[in-house]
Amino acid sequence: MEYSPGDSRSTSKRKVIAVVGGGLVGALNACYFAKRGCGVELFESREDIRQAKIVRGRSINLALSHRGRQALKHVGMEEKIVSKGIPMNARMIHSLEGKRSPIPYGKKGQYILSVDRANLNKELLTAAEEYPNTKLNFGHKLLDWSIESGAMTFLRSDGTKMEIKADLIVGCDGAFSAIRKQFLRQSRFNYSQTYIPHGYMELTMPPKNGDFAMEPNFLHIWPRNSFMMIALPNLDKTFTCTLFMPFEEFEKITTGEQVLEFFQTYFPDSIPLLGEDALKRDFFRLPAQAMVSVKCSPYHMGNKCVIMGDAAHAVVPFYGQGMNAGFEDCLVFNEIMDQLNEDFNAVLPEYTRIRVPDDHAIADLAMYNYIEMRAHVNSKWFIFRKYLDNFLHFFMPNKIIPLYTMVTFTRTRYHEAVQRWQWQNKVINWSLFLCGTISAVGGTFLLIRHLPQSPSLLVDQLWARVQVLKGF
Ligand SMILES: Cc1cc2nc3c(=O)[nH]c(=O)nc-3n(C[C@H](O)[C@H](O)[C@H](O)COP(=O)(O)OP(=O)(O)OC[C@H]3O[C@@H](n4cnc5c(N)ncnc54)[C@H](O)[C@@H]3O)c2cc1C
Ligand SMILES: NC(=O)C1=CN([C@@H]2O[C@H](COP(=O)(O)OP(=O)(O)OC[C@H]3O[C@@H](n4cnc5c(N)ncnc54)[C@H](OP(=O)(O)O)[C@@H]3O)[C@@H](O)[C@H]2O)C=CC1
Ligand SMILES: Nc1ccccc1C(=O)C[C@H](N)C(=O)O
Repeated sequence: MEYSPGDSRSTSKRKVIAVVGGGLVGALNACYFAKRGCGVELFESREDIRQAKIVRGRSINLALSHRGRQALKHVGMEEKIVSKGIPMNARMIHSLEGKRSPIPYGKKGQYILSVDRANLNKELLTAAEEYPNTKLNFGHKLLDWSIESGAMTFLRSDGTKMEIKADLIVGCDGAFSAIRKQFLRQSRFNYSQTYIPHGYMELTMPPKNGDFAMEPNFLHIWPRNSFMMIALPNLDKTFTCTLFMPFEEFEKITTGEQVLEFFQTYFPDSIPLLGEDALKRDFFRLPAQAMVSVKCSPYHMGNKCVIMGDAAHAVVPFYGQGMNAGFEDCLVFNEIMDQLNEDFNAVLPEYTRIRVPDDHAIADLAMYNYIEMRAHVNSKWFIFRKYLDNFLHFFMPNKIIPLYTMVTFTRTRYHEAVQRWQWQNKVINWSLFLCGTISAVGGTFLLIRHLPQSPSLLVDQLWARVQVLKGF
């Protein structure tokens, strides 16, 4: 089967777009292309998750923030998704002693949203399907495609193969993208992939007396320096707890008793909330999952193919930005399509030029945020700097903007946010250094001015003052 001008989804004017992958980014992209009137064919290797009893896949819930929301807004999906999200206003830090202290994400009214991954994916697929010019093909796994001809070969769930051509192939087939494999054969394609030595495991915290077991409007963190556990709330009043830890530490835990011992040592306050029996059982339900960071460039091949979402930039999950960046990819591509009159010869290279530095920046920031979440939040200096940054932002909202605010609550380009953060840090650290130096010099000067001639006199004077104070 081949779609070409004359086919029901392709007229001489209408371009046919093949979106490969019906995950979060593929489904949203289908809406974007359909909205501009293109004929859209979406191919997803799995069966339709809207009919599936069990939905497999990574992470039960996700943090949705400004970039993702803006991208959803453009296709009229923001309100629908936000209404089913749970606002998280702050990090809630759980100390080893069980003390809980919040660290706000931004100003009052600024929050990230915990949303259900499966529901989001289903809603986006339904939204895409509502466009008459879109067709969703489930159970179609891309095996191969040809850069020369643009022909794609799919394996269908009934075991048959089929070949398809389109005006543009949009690879949204995730971190292990089959579309990207062809890019690797091209000269001057840069690619790097890093598996971090840490894995993750999800555990469910059930409701307590019919309500959330902990404060719902927070992203809970148990930071233990070299590893951490986090928890995000769900609409059914459960929390999804995720333990991030080096694989070698996971491997040391082999029995239920060891699980309890580990939790008693590091997360004692979570045991009554997770339940001892459930903990001993669920810890071994699935092995710890790997996390990979993929950077590549360019994101396009000629005027035929472009990759977006995790296929172009899988990032480690610690900034809660992977999906948000993938959604912003769709928005940025759409903006460039408008600017360059849908001319793929111009749009694709421009998309690569604009987007690569930003996606590479968020990949690095995501690595950094793991250290911030598991270790820095334990440091008094970090907390002081957080409050100082927020204070300065309050008085100089356009001059000093905290990094987290730029990344999470604005559409400042990721790479510009990093540059600005580095500049702000220099200014703030130098100002603190100068203030410290001036106070030290001033203090010494005052001391010298009031200093008696000999050190023994100073001791006498101090002693006299102590006696006066004692009298009180
Ligand atoms: C633990 C964890 C927590 C996370 N938390 C957050 C968060 O809080 N906020 C956030 O913004 N991001 C988060 N992310 C990142 C987010 O999950 C990804 O960035 C997002 O899923 C990327 O969407 P995607 O559509 O590009 O890829 P995917 O969601 O992986 O979808 C790819 C789709 O392509 C299909 N496919 C694959 N191969 C083929 C093929 N050959 N043929 C046809 N179809 C194919 C797959 O079946 C899948 O449906 C998290 C990630 C992890 C691992
Ligand atoms: N940024 C990150 O850290 C990400 C991590 N992952 C990790 O990847 C794993 C699978 O992800 P998920 O989509 O949820 O589930 P699946 O196992 O269902 O994988 C989906 C697709 O990715 C392919 N795939 C899975 N693992 C690998 C691998 N190691 N190498 C090459 N291809 C692979 C599968 O191909 P086939 O069907 O042919 O086996 C399948 O087409 C999880 O462990 C997850 O943690 C995934 C994406 C992002
Ligand atoms: N969704 C996540 C999944 C895994 C790890 C972190 C997150 C976060 O969202 C972290 C949040 N942005 C934070 O900085 O506190």
